[in-house]
Amino acid sequence: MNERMNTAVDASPRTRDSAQAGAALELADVRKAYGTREALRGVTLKVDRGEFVALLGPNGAGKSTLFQLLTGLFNADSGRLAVCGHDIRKAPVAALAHLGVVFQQSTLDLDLGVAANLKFHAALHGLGGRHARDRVADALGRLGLTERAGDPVRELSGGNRRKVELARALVHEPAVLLMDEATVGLDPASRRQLLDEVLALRARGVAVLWATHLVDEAEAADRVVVLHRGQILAEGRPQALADQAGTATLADAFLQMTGGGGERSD
Ligand SMILES: Nc1ncnc2c1ncn2[C@@H]1O[C@H](COP(=O)(O)OP(=O)(O)OP(=O)(O)O)[C@@H](O)[C@H]1O
Repeated sequence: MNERMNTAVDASPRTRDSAQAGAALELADVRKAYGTREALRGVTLKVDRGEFVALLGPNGAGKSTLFQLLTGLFNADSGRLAVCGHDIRKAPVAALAHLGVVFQQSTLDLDLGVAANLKFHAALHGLGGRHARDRVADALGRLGLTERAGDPVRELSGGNRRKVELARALVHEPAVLLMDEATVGLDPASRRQLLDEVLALRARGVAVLWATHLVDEAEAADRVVVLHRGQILAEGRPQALADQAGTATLADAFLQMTGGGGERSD
């Protein structure tokens, strides 16, 4: 039985301590099993400030499980997870304050306006009044959504809805952004646009962990971490991984490493 954690978030700037040294995101020997099925088998991983890391894995690799642990939804069976030096288990409020997340499935309220969705999120992070309004306006402006601020989310295209989710994830100015298969269902142009928006966050020092099973998205990363059946098989710059595997492309290296398949049948 998984022990539920306290995920209440008080992410006001008061709790911000970005002067913390060390990695923005750090996992050490993280393990998680569902019954006898081992979803994560000793994952160790670091993401630095301003670094974009692609977590590349086929179906069933353990990407979503990793994100569930990082967002405090479940506890790891063992190992350590920390955000800006804050242990997720021991200091969940401080850790989550530094985290922005875009989940695979949309979590927007379709009947609320675009800005209202963001304001609700800001309030959850302890932001209110003018400060919240400014942050919301800033986040929407950055993603070119100012004109749509008053529109119900339901009226937006799939691509713009994803942008709203990204804007929402950035409202409290997190140091770490988690993107869990965030481009699923988007057309190629919208996919590229979202990826470019997130790549641009590096210039602001945001650390990004971008989970995907799409090799072309991983090719844009500073570093690629290949996750397969709960273990990291390789990590490095996209071309370095291909060189290491003796293949022409990252796609070929990925196929060679994972055998083209993901899920175990056990
Ligand atoms: N709640 C659960 N109960 C039992 N097994 C689970 C549960 N969630 C995930 N698993 C199993 O854990 C392993 C890792 O799954 P996970 O969803 O984390 O992988 P993933 O990389 O996100 O895959 P996908 O890309 O298909 O979403 C798989 O074998 C999956 O079947």
